[in-house]
Amino acid sequence: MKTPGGSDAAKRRAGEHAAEVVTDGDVVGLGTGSTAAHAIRALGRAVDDGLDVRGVATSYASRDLAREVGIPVVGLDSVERIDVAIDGADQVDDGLALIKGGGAAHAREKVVDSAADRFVVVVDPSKETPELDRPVPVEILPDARATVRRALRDLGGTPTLRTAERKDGPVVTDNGNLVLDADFGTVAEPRALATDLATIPGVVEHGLFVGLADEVHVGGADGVRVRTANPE
Ligand SMILES: O=C(CO)[C@H](O)[C@H](O)COP(=O)(O)O
Repeated sequence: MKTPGGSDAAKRRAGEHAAEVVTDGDVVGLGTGSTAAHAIRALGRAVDDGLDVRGVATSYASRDLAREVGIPVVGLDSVERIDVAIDGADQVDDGLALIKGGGAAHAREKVVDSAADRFVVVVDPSKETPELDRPVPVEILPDARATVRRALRDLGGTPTLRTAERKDGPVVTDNGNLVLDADFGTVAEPRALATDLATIPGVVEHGLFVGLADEVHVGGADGVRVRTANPE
């Protein structure tokens, strides 16, 4: 469930700005989505110019793009820590809590983004909101569909199975699972909801990223604004 809107120029500014934080020798987490793709392309150009990095992809899509632009890719299963992760988001609130998973890649994204010493989020201004209020993507084991649906309703959510656009039936994630988009209205307490969602049996991962983002690069009409988790 993608966020509508957002200019590609603003996304490109954010992605290219974030790519500049990467330095020689870094292991870089490569996010998924149209904004992260701009960062991956910028890193590819830097690799052409001699930057020595290894990328860890968060999806088939980001792995394929990284290979296409010449970034050496290593498997997520072969790294213990990551220097910098650059990833997009569907919403960013005032406290830098995120909703992710518009591309159904949030399970691997959370592993990569959490393992990074520095997690840089790249967005255009349409993603900024005082409070999170989009449906929260929840990746689930296929056989747990009914029980997880009931548990999400018990938490006050309205779950909808995500369906594919160019295939009949549900979206199947890169991990072979399904996605329920759970609408909780305005999420008053993201951290508490994140904990509740994580404890539902059958939930593989949910798209609330709380306390993970170190900085958010917001691309605009004529530049990039950087928001940090601990402003001075
Ligand atoms: O979480 C994601 C994929 O699972 C994406 O980062 C998120 O959907 C933002 O994508 P875009 O930059 O295309 O708006």
